[in-house]
Amino acid sequence: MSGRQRPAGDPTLPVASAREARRHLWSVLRPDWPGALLAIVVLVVTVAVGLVIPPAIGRVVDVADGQGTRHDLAGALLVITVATMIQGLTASAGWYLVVRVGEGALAALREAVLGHALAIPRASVERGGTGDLVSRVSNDVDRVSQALREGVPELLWSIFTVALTLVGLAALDWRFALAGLVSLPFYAWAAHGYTVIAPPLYVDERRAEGDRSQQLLEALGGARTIQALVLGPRHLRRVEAASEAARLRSIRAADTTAWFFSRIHAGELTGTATVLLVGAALVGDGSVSLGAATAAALYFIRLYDPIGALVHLLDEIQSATASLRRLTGIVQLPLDRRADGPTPRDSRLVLAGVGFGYDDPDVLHQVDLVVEPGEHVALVGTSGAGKTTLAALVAGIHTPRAGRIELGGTAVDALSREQLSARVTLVTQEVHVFAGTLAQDLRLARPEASDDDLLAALSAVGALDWVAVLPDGLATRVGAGGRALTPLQAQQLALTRLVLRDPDLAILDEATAEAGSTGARQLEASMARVLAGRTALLVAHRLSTAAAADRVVVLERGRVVEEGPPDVLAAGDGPYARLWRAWQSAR
Ligand SMILES: Nc1ncnc2c1ncn2[C@@H]1O[C@H](COP(=O)(O)OP(=O)(O)OP(=O)(O)O)[C@@H](O)[C@H]1O
Repeated sequence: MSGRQRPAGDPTLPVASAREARRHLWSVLRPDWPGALLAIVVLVVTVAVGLVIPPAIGRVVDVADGQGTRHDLAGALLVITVATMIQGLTASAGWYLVVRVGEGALAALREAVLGHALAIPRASVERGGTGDLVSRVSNDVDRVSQALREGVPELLWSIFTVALTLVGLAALDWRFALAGLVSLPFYAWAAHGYTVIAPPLYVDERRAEGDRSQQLLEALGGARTIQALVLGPRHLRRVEAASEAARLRSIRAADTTAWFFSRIHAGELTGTATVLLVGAALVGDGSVSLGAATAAALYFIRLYDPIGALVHLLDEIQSATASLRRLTGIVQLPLDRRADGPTPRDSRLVLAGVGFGYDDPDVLHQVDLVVEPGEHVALVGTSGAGKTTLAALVAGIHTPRAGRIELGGTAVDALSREQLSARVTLVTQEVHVFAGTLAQDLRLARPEASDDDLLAALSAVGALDWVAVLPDGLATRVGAGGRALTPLQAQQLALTRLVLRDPDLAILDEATAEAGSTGARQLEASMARVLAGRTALLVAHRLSTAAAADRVVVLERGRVVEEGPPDVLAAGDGPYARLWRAWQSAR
């Protein structure tokens, strides 16, 4: 992709070029182009109708000046009244239409970005930084939303008003338009300030604010450690210093912005004075009437708001364009799922010559492994041997650097995300409980499940006992802001989701560390029930889990060093027997 900026070795996620960002914006606006066109037409009509008001006021002035009849006065007042009413109606209709088109585009943009953010290869996210991705889907989406909701309608209105009002001035007398243009250098000066001088100040200000938040978060997040080590006063000083730096940067940015305002005011003053002087001269030599000179002055005053808004919006539009480029960068990231393979025949899992590394060097080397349908295979090995990495590869989270992984004869990376998630479920050590009711959390796995299905699945993992005594049963709120669940309960929920999902292949990264030994035994029982009749790959941290499997595969520094039935291996003298004995004596 030509314009994408991503220097070699740069770990951040890509940023699209301004042209690609515009093309992407157009692609989300295009479906509703008739709506966009209608909105623009209505806005132009609104501005054009407003243009008849200053000349009508001018006619009133002429009548007062003795140059017109009562009839002229009544006509002028009628024009002012009708134009004001029409303008009120078209302005609200135009605003509504622009916002409707903008909201549609925004929804499409948000969907595209979020859909992509969830589907891009985890490796790209890890390389680019989760923080960067989170900042894009939150801050950048917010900034573009703000621009589409408020900035773009205001920008369009300002452009049309300035352009048509200049036409109106020229229609009165071309010299009025020329007089108005005298203010241009002041506006250009202000625009320069907003586009060139202000951005680095804002960046500086945001960085200082970020630093202040970081210091605050650290102080609050580490409150216990800070109290324990009596670090309070030192932390407080750090927060104060960061706060002071942020305050000074904010004042500097506000001061500078105030300066730009003064340039805009200078433009308004100079322009109005010149139009009035030219008006006086033209009235003096009889080229125009007093009413026309009044209309010219009113036209120019009407420009104050839109020109001020235009200069100010330059800043907002620039910032939104930068955000849009960052969002388009995400949408352009290639997805690793091709969905071009045949449907898997069964749940037979084959790994042949698999190699993988996060960075250099590889952490898995030449892994060969076959799991037959219905078989339970446990991966064991010391910490860092590569068990979790292997599980993530089979689940399609990472793509192997070498070798192939097949499910039922089809390469795993040739399955679409939907196909893969219907057939393979990974339960990791860190289980996330989604905020919402218990039923909503479980229905993420199977949206159409009835309450009875949910209860049956909970019963299958042995979780019905504690769910039955919850005050609101399945309607109990869990996750952030809801009822806190124990690690064992959270794991059981993940297993319940697995039962509801009903995959051919279950991959379980056993999380027994946090559950305590009673919890671990209960989890083992839950797992045994859930896995009956399924093909399973288990990352076994507790060797009792490995002992219950059909086969054990021992990994050491990313290589398979031994495999076989657990009882046979335990009776021998290989790596598994050594691990087994060490584990037995530690119990
Ligand atoms: N996201 C990552 N980025 C870089 N290196 C990683 C990442 N995750 C794991 N590694 C490295 O890959 C190697 C294998 O780690 P892995 O977590 O797969 O081992 P494990 O056998 O599952 O260990 P444990 O039993 O402690 O979970 C280790 O050297 C680890 O430091």
